Amino acid sequence: MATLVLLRHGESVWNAEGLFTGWVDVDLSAKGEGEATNGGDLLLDADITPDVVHTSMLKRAIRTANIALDVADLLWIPVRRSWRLNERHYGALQGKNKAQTRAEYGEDQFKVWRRSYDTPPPPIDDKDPLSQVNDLKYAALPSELIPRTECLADVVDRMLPYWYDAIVPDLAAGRTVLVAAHGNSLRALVKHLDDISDEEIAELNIPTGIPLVYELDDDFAPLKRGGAYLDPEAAKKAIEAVKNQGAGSRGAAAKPAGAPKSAPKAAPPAKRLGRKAPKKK
Ligand SMILES: O=C(O)[C@@H](CO)OP(=O)(O)O
Repeated sequence: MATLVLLRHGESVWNAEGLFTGWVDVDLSAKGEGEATNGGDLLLDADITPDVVHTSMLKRAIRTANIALDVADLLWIPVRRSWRLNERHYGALQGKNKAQTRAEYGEDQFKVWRRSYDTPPPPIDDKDPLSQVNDLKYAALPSELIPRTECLADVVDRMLPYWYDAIVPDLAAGRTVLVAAHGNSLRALVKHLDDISDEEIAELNIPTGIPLVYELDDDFAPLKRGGAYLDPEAAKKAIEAVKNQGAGSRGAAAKPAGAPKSAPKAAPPAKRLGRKAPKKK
């Protein structure tokens, strides 16, 4: 038996502003830092002691893990990070307001881009300031591996090698594993663990900052489908809030769904959102 703890990062600044985020490296909001602290408290209260932590390359997940582990006095445990745990790349939607996108393209298109299993949003241009092709974090990755857009099926494909090659060996060694990642990369992992169909996964949402604990059998399959949130009541409410993102007042006047050729341009970020890789000589 092995214990796996999944933790979605606390609320980010762009979650708070209702923007599609994807691979854009935005920080936690003050509320998100509080959620991460609460996540650490929940681990302590449940007497769960991770032996190792795996995070994405994005600071909202890294900082959530650090804050939660600090609360649990476990900052010292080994850490591994991988781009394979990153949030789904949201393509040309990165930086767009969710409610505005829903109003502009209609509920159906919005849902397809946000939650369909195999339809990615339009790709982001490499020259777009919100593209990650020149981000120092991914300088060691061949350019063709850096996504320009992704659907959830793409995330499953790039996440699973990390699950099998890095996380499962830790579980097999008897370690309690904490994975600090993102709404959609964790949806991809939960889809795999719980064997959820391509249709059903559209309805599954993961709340920020509430640890989700899976006890796994010797084949790394869950003893209980869906695992257990450490604060089930709070999780229920927060799941509903994630589901309803983009349904604000600005989303009310939806145009009929069409097949737009490209998504609207993003406003350039106010703050630097990723150190650039030096130009190759
Ligand atoms: O914007 C994003 O990157 C994700 C997670 O915050 O949003 P959504 O829940 O709409 O997939």
